[in-house]
Amino acid sequence: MMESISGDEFEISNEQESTAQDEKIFVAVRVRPLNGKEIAKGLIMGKLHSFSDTSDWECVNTTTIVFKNNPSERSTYPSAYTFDRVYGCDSSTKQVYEEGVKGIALSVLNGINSSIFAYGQTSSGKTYTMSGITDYAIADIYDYISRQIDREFTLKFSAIEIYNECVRDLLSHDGAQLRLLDDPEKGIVVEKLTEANLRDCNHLKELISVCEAERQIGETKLNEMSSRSHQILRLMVESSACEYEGSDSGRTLAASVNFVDLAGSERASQTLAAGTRLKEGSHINRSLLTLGTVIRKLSKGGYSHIPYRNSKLTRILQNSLGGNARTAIVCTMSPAHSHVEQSRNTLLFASCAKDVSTNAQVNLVISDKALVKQLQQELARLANELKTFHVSNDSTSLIKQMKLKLEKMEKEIEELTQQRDLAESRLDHLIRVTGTDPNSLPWVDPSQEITISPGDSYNDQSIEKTSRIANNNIIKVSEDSSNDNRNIDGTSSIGYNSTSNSENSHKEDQNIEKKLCIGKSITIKETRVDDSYESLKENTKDIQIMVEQSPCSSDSEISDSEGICLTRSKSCNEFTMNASYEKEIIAESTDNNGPETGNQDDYIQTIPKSKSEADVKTIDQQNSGIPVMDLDEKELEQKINSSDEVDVSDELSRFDPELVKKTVPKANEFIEPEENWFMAFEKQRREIIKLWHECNTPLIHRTYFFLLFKGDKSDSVYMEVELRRLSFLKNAPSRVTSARALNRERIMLSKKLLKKFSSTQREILFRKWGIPLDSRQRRVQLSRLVWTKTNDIDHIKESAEIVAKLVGMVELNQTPKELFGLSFLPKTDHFKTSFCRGTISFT
Ligand SMILES: Nc1ncnc2c1ncn2[C@@H]1O[C@H](COP(=O)(O)OP(=O)(O)OP(=O)(O)O)[C@@H](O)[C@H]1O
Repeated sequence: MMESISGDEFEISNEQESTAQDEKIFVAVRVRPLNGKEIAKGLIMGKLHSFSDTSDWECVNTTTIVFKNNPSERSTYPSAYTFDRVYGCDSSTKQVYEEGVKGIALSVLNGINSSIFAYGQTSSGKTYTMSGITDYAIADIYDYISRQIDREFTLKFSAIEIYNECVRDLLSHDGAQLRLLDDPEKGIVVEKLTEANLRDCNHLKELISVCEAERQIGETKLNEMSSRSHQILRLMVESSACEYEGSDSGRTLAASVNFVDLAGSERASQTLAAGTRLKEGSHINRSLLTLGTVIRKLSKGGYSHIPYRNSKLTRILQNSLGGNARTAIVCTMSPAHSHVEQSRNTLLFASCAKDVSTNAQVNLVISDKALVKQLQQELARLANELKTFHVSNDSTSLIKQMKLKLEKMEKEIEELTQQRDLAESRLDHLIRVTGTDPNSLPWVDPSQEITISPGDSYNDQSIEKTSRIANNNIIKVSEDSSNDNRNIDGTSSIGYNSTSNSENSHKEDQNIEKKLCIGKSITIKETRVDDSYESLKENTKDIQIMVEQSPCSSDSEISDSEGICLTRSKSCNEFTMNASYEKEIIAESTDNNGPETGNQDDYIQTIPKSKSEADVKTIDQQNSGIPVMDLDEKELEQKINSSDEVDVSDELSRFDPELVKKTVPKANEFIEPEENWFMAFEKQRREIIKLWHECNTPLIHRTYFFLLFKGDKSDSVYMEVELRRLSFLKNAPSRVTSARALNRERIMLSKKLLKKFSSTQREILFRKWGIPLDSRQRRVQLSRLVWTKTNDIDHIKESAEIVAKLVGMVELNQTPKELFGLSFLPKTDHFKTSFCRGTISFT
């Protein structure tokens, strides 16, 4: 729970936070007084009509504004509009700030991002209102900070303007256009933006004056000092508890508050803008139109596409509008009759904004939580891999293979842990901000939660838990006899005998016999004193691989004379029997297809006989971290196709209820095998994972696919595409090799070609062709000429001859096109231009 920050004058309570989840954007409307011109106009009109005609709007109470004139228009437009607050002509900016905006602006002190906007037509009072609000907020923030003795604050300030769709740093004088970047953590960030470290309140005010001076301002008919750009001032506040005795050990709060003064919408007919002003006006209107569309779509809710990317403004404000920030919008308007249409538009915008809730935050939480879960699963998978090496028959390469694999996994785990931690911290923050109850979120399945602590990713209990099942996939190694336990049959053994972090009750099941069948079976028992990753690594260094042969005849074994032979130890059997397991599945290692079938992704799972809650719970705990789909295919198929009373949905439900809905038929419904998407999906999923390993697919790419791995049938096309892509990639190395050979051949030919000619000949030629005289570049260019003609080795020689002919016959009066019979364009600009213009001649 966030700590409450309270001061004498204000208090940001937990109550405010807890309502954040369903909080709407705070929308206020402020009507400015008629200005001199409008009054004058009114007076002129007043002679004809009445003075009051110039003021069309009236704030009837603190929340409602009504249109009071022109009955004929009432029929098509609403006459009354209600908002969180409305402020009439006589209200002060202080009032606007105090009654609503203040609470949101000062959220920043509680570590909650916030944004305050001013929106309205040109000359309606946006800058007037925003500058006042900014001043009051800054004063309050510094006042609050000065009274905190137990927290240290660091404040930073940055400022940008968006002028004609270009982002500029208002604290930098170079006027350079800045780029917007998508940061997975921070959202949209402005590249190379100055962030000034603030000394005190006066320093901040100084910088704000600099921004005012830097901002694009121009004169229009409606406003002598019209802002021609959108301005965003950002104040970043970071605080942590001071470290002194008895202090709350320094929780850091960091957030920022944006003060956004938008440029005003305008009509060229009213502003009489031309030239630069007109161009500015059209950019302003266009970006405000996008802002309006975004607000309208957000107000409708649902999952329709929100066109944030259609303007720089909406991209930058994305988080404030639909993300993780508290937001207040002050819509300013003129009461003058001459601006009635613009005022109506402003009120319509405000009405839409009123309906925009911060539900989007929950969506963010959902996606983040999903990401964390996926990363956890991936972590668990990697942890399993640590103990389930796929072993080739070549025992001498085993250790190398293991070491490499371990190193790779170590890196992957580290990377994943970092990613997960980042996602988790972001999620925590979002949950905190939105006040979302994590348990109420749809993805949360406590039985599948994995508790892998950061920095301890390969040595903790959770990994032990998940790896326990995977231990059935056996490393086929023998070992130095000094290091082992001898089995009764005299074969060497290395046992998994974890004594490090695991509970005593877990020890037994980690004692696993491992067997390798190479022609004949080899029984190896592995005794590992320390189950940690480090020790496993250590062991792999010391173990000397020896393959012993023994008949593969034990009852407890499921073996194959050609493939990998896997068995469970007695202790393991005992464990599973105690857990009332119906069957121990030895995955595909029993398949006759040889070692390939026993790949590392073939996790082994057990299915409980009893469906009592206790048993299911036990299994869930055991299976935590095993990817959701890792049911044994054959067993599942049997169950689905069998006509007995086995309720498959019951078995599946502990994995993924959504999936069960999709894959398991209603009672007595017959499943066509070919319609069994689940089976097909699971097969594809395994295939993809296998190919990922083979193609060394980067982890970041793999993580995108976890969403697909939920098993949604509509994702099948993506699965297929990925499969095809990977299959192609798998063969890519050979293509690359042949392409390289081809290139080498081409370069050699080019070199040879060059040697044939005298230096004078070459120079004439190169000058004519615009080929650089620098030797390296020249070679490249000439090679390129050869390449344009040739696509394979066989054609190179032929092509080289043509080039040679060309080079040798400088008097030849032919265009390159005629010579080569194709329209190649070497990339030298000069050559390209000359060629296109037909000015190259060889005479
Ligand atoms: N509530 C108010 N009370 C008194 N004067 C005001 C009020 N609001 C605005 N004004 C005056 O109206 C004029 C225009 O205001 P301002 O420049 O803030 O408008 P704007 O909406 O920012 O216009 P633009 O979009 O063209 O920049 C200024 O001279 C300002 O002092």
